Amino acid sequence: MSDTEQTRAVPAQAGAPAVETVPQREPLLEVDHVTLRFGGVVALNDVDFTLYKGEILGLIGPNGAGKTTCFNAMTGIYQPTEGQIRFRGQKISGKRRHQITRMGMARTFQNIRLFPEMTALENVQVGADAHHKTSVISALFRLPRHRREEREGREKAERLLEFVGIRNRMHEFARNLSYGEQRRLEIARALATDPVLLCLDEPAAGFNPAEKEELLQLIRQIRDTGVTVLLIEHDMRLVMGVTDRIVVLEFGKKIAEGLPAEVRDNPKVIAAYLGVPDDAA
Ligand SMILES: Nc1ncnc2c1ncn2[C@@H]1O[C@H](COP(=O)(O)OP(=O)(O)OP(=O)(O)O)[C@@H](O)[C@H]1O
Repeated sequence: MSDTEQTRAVPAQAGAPAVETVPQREPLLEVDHVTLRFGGVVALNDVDFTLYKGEILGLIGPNGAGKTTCFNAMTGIYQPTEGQIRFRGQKISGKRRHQITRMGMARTFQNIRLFPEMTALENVQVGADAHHKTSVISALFRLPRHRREEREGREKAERLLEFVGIRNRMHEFARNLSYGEQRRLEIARALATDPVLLCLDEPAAGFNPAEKEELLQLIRQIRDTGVTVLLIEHDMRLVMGVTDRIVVLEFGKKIAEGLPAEVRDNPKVIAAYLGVPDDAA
């Protein structure tokens, strides 16, 4: 039995086991009372929630709610003014970005950041390179270990391009890919670092409904491979179909957290999205 499960005694019935296994949620990322100020602007105000292993968590909210700031704090770009963030039980604060990547967190960006003059395959190989162990000497002299890692890196990159559905475009320069293909490539590159947590910042921005549906399928497939997913999105309808739980921010504060259906029916959330004052909701 894994450490994410525990047993509890249940009344014995004919033919039924005497104990039942109850899944225990294992915290992966803990946002612990985080406040983040930019001068006079309070971008995050005492935000507190936990992301559990294996789930797809949606972080939503209207424009300027603090989603990206929260994301940047989680990925080590911003330091909280107060509170702290723990990933796999360790504080994020003070860690460099590559250390956080090695701890198992990967992200994509709201504005696509690829190497435009590199092929799709090369873009993904760059991500996989983060895990290579060979030294500079070994790489310079193309020693066997380096060659093996290079071959494995390429095979892995091809598998990931296949997984996100653009293997047939692997030799194209990133700049020649369509917008949707570039978004998929970003995801493949993030997956190349073997993350346990994948953070997606508005991955469906600019997508038409059919592309959005395909993306949701891909996100589900990613979770099914064992990767936990954090999805930032400001289109509430989009996240309803794919997330297990949702955290809602408005003006830097958490205004709701729960199952998609609970969040959807929450008057505070409805008011935030419709722009209705709280007391009128
Ligand atoms: N670097 C910064 N300096 C000053 N203020 C900032 C900075 N980054 C964000 N803010 C402010 O913090 C608040 C939250 O912004 P943030 O970008 O996190 O919101 P968001 O929910 O991601 O919005 P959007 O959906 O429009 O991307 C806003 O008032 C924004 O103007």
